[in-house]
Parts: sequence; structure tokens; C-alpha cells
Amino acid sequence: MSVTAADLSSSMALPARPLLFASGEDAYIADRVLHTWTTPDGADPDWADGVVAALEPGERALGALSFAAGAPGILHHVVGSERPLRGPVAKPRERTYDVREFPTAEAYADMVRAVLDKIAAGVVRKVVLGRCLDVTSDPPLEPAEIIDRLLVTRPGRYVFSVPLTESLSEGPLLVGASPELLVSRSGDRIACTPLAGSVPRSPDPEEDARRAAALRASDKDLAEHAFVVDAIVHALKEVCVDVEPPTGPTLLATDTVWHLASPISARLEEPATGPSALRLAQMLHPTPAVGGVPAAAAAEAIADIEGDLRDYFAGCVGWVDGSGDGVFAITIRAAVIDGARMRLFAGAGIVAGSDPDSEVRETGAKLQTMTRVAGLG
Ligand SMILES: C=C(O[C@H]1C=CC=C(C(=O)O)[C@@H]1O)C(=O)O
Repeated sequence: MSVTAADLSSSMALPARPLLFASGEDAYIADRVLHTWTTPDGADPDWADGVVAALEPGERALGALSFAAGAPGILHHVVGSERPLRGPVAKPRERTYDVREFPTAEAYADMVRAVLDKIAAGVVRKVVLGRCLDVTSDPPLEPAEIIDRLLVTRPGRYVFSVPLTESLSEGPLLVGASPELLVSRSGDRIACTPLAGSVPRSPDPEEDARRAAALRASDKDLAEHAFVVDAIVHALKEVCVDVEPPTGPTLLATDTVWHLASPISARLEEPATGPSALRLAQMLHPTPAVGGVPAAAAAEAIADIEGDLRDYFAGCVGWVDGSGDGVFAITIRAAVIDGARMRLFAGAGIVAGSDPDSEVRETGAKLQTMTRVAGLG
């Protein structure tokens, strides 16, 4: 798509705290919010069905579900439009940042070792472990500036900006550019593109290609990836026919990492009465791309070892309309901005053969997607 003068001016018109979700060339941006639905349990099927039933043609519910089962969800009832919000990007303003790792890289490596012990003991087979950066900025960050940059540079296909409270004008704002499609529904067509198995990119093209080829051939990463594909195929078969996973993963590049990716397609047997995109997201989430295997033991390991730092991180974010169509991405390469403060999250899958120092480097590279657009380099 060519960028016109009108596109540039629409870019300038991005609200200070936009409510938007982009999955293609254009971004769907909310012009009006009619209502906000919140729930203490984002996995509640009745809540999801009630939301979809309340949507009139031309309206969407746009929002996010937390990582954990039994944790909050929020959906904004919106009227909006697809807009080509891709203008030139202003250079980040001069800012002073205070950055704290939580946990530190050393502590994260110890957490990886604790998971490897559980794997060796046969308690779990895969656990995704995360860590955070807490950033304070002076002057405060401007969300619209960051989102503009995400829309132009597209480090991940799914760019989002979602207020996490009913107030659109203040409070925490979830922003990011996820490369991972949890699920999309268009009529009877269902698609998922799980990612798992990653390696940091290199600025040297030869080294970058070498790393991608090594990832594609790595038994450890292929095993880490297969856990996710198997879980999704199993869950889709409950409600779909023609579930078609690829014979093997392909490579997908973001700005900072290579991933193994498996585009899976399927068909809803009964689209008129079948699950909406929101229900499908609830059914599939959390996949072993953010949780682990077996799911319950991995969730326990995450709570014990990582603690309570995820909330909406590693959840899912997207939209659904009244026909049940919609798109939900996994909430990774994401940040929560609240005034002068910003928290970033990144995780990595730990399986037998994982190396603690490599997982520190991988999560460090993943964190860079958001530190770069925030101007921290
Ligand atoms: C939890 C994250 O990554 C997941 C998604 C893609 C690849 C992953 C990996 O290779 O470890 C993780 O499972 C994150 O990027 O914050």
C-alpha cells in the first residue's frame, strides 16, 4: 500500500491513548467506546457469550484476557474503523530513564535451573519462564509516539493498544507488537500460528542466516515447538474439522529474534452455533507457548518460581464482532505504560537441554522490541 498525504495526517491524528488493534496493513481504531465489560475470570464462557450477543453489526469488543485462568479480562465495546495509520515517525524525545530488571539476569538464570531440576525430576516437560524490566521515564513516555512507531516498523504483525481499566484517559495501557496469532475466525475458517523455539538475531547477515539455520535444525527447539502444536491441534479437534498443521515449522523473523512458526488451519463444523473467536481464545489459552506441559504442573511451577508478575502479559489480546469473527494474538513483546512508568515482559520456553545463559540472552533480545520503540535503545 502506498502512503499518501492523507495517511500521514491520519497518523498525526492518533489519540494520546489509542484503543486499537492492527493485524494487516491497516489498524482498526476505536472512534467511540459504548461500554466496557470487565470480569474477574477471563476464562468464563458465559461472560464471553454475553459480550458477543450484545454486539450489533459494525461494533466490536476489543480487549485482553490475563495469562492465568481465573484472572481478569477486559473488553471495550467499540465503534471504529480500519485506518492506514502509517506515517513517518518522529525521533524519540530526549528522556532520562531509570531501568530495573525484575528479576535480575542472574536470578532469572537460577530460575531456569530450578525448572531444569523439575524437568529432570519428571514433574514437568516444558515451562515458559518470564522476566520484566521496570522503566521510569522523565519526561513521561507518550503512548501515541510508541504506537506510531510500532505501526510503522511492525516488529510484530499484531499491534495493540488497550486501556486496562474503564477509564480511557488514564491508568495502565497495554501496548505491544506480538508476532504470534493465538486464533482467528472468519466465518468457518480458523487459523492459529503458534511460535516456540527462538534465537536472537545478529546484525551480521551471514551470522543471522547461520543462527536461523541452526534454529531450524535444533532438536531442543523442535521439541519445544512440538509441545505447542500438539496442544493446539488437540484443542481445535474438539470443535473443528479439517485441522491441518504443517509437516514441520517454518522460520519467522521479528526485529530481534528468529522463531519457529507453524501456521495451522481448520474449519468450524457448525459456524452458526460454533464458538466465537473469543470463546476459541478462551479454549486455547494458555497454550504451551506461554504456559507449559503438563499444563497444570507448569502453571504451578510458574506461580512458584516466577511469582506474580504476569497479569495481562502472556495473556491474549484482540477483538470479536457480533458474528463471532475476530482475531486474538498472544500478549508478548508487550509493555504496560502507566504515566511515567512502563513495565516490559519477556519469556522463554524451558525444556530438557535448555541453557540458562541462552535463555537470558533470548529474553533480553525479546525485551529489546519494546525498549527500542520506547527510545531506550
Ligand atoms: C513468552 C514469550 O515467548 C513465547 C512465544 C514465542 C516463543 C517462545 C520461545 O521460543 O521460548 C515463547 O514460548 C515472549 O516472547 O515473551
